[in-house]
Amino acid sequence: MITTDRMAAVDANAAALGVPRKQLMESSGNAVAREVRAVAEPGATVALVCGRGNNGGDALVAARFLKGYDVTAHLLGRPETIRTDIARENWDALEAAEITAETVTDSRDIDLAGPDGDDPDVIVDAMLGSGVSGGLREPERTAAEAINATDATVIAVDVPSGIDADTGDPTGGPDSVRVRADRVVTFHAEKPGLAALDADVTVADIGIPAAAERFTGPGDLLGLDRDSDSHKGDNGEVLVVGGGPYTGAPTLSALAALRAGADLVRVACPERVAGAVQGFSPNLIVRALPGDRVGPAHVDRVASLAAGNDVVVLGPGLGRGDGTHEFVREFLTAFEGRAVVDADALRVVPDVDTDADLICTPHQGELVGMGGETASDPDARAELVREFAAEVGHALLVKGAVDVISDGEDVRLNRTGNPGMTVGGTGDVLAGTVGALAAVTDPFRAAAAGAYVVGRAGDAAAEANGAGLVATDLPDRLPEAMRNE
Ligand SMILES: NC(=O)C1=CN([C@@H]2O[C@H](COP(=O)(O)OP(=O)(O)OC[C@H]3O[C@@H](n4cnc5c(N)ncnc54)[C@H](O)[C@@H]3O)[C@@H](O)[C@H]2O)[C@@H](O)CC1
Ligand SMILES: [K+]
Repeated sequence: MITTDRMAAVDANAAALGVPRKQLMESSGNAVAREVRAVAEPGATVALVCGRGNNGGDALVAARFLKGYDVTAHLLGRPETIRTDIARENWDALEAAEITAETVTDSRDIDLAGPDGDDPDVIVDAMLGSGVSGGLREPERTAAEAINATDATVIAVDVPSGIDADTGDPTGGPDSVRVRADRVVTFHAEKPGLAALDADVTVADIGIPAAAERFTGPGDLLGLDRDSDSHKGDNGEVLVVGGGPYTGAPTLSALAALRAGADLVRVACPERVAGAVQGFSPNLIVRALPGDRVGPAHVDRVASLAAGNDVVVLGPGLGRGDGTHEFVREFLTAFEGRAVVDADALRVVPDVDTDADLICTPHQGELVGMGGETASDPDARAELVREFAAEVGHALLVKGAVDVISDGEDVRLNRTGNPGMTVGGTGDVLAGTVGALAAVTDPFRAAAAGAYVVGRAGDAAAEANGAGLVATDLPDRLPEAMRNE
């Protein structure tokens, strides 16, 4: 099963792997033609009803694969208004090949009957697919009624026009007009909304590589951009809790959270290091905790600070010690929000009974310290991480040459990054980045996207600085790394 959003992500990842959408459209059109051949013999009349998006483009490709059939393509709109280059190129190819094609600009002119006035044997509904929003407008609406009024076998491309692929509901409300298809050819994977329809569904493999789903890619960044009309706070407020023996770690996490898009980042750290943290950047809001280590005495204060933030990043530079572990245990026991847990705080997680939504970011040694297992084969490691995430009930991002991300169900691998990133502090950058992303999306996506962009920032830093890469190079490179291209 794949949702519309995830399909768009996988499509973008496929393009980044060298399989662009036009190539997928060719496979989709071929699959539609195969479906036509499955229901009608050569010589049958086939009407392709094409919208001006890529759903229509799929049918324009299908026309070329239907030699021997009496094919007419009906384009709903003028060719100049076709919305994508790849669909337009396929329209041009159809015209150049002299395949019968008509354009319909006025819904009153829709006429699907063949020259003899009979209904076509097959109608391919390629008006709208995953790009539909709201109820069908004209001329699609009248065309849908015309399609439903025939006794042709109706094959829908990807999803019947006017149906939401995620829910199966008509896009314009319960009684709104939509195509009633006999069959659906859907691409790559089954869609959640199709099962409830009264239609035979075929899933066509259109050549999207498995790696486009398995590995993170630019598609994993879709939907994470800031809304253009957002207000301060809408893009996330993050509290970093750390520092004590170390000042750099919480600072790196906080700077990364800011660069990854959080609006406000606060750092709760022992007063001994508060001045040093603040000294790094006037963009940080520092909340000093009495003493030189974070300990059980600070639980209430940190809990009340945490309540005003979307995400807590717990661990950077906390150090280890009985008091620290006790603090983490007590804090997490009462906490019900979302937190990224890193470094010395990790070890406590498996023993804590908490309602919090955690993203744990161990490297492999820390994973073992938590009670998890690791393996050298990436696939075996991925499965072990998935099982351990299910066992602890939290999302895991296990760092390595290939990072493994799992929420106990889904697994994603991340290949960005380079050996130069084994320097100290890159993990703190990752924790802060994931913290910022977890304020705007779910833990699994935040972890996957975070691993991807920090690795990309590291790759850019390595290109500029070679073996001299240091963790402070990374935060400033995050905005560029977060562009989804
Ligand atoms: N990986 C993928 O996602 C692939 C997608 N492909 C095809 O591409 C389709 C999605 O293409 P698009 O994103 O271009 O979207 P559509 O072709 O579904 O819709 C395109 C346009 O229709 C218009 N529209 C939206 N709602 C409308 C309404 N209610 N009434 C009238 N017009 C409306 C909008 O202007 C929108 O831009 C898929 O369904 C599938 O058929 C395939 O070509 C190959 C791979
Ligand atoms: K369709």
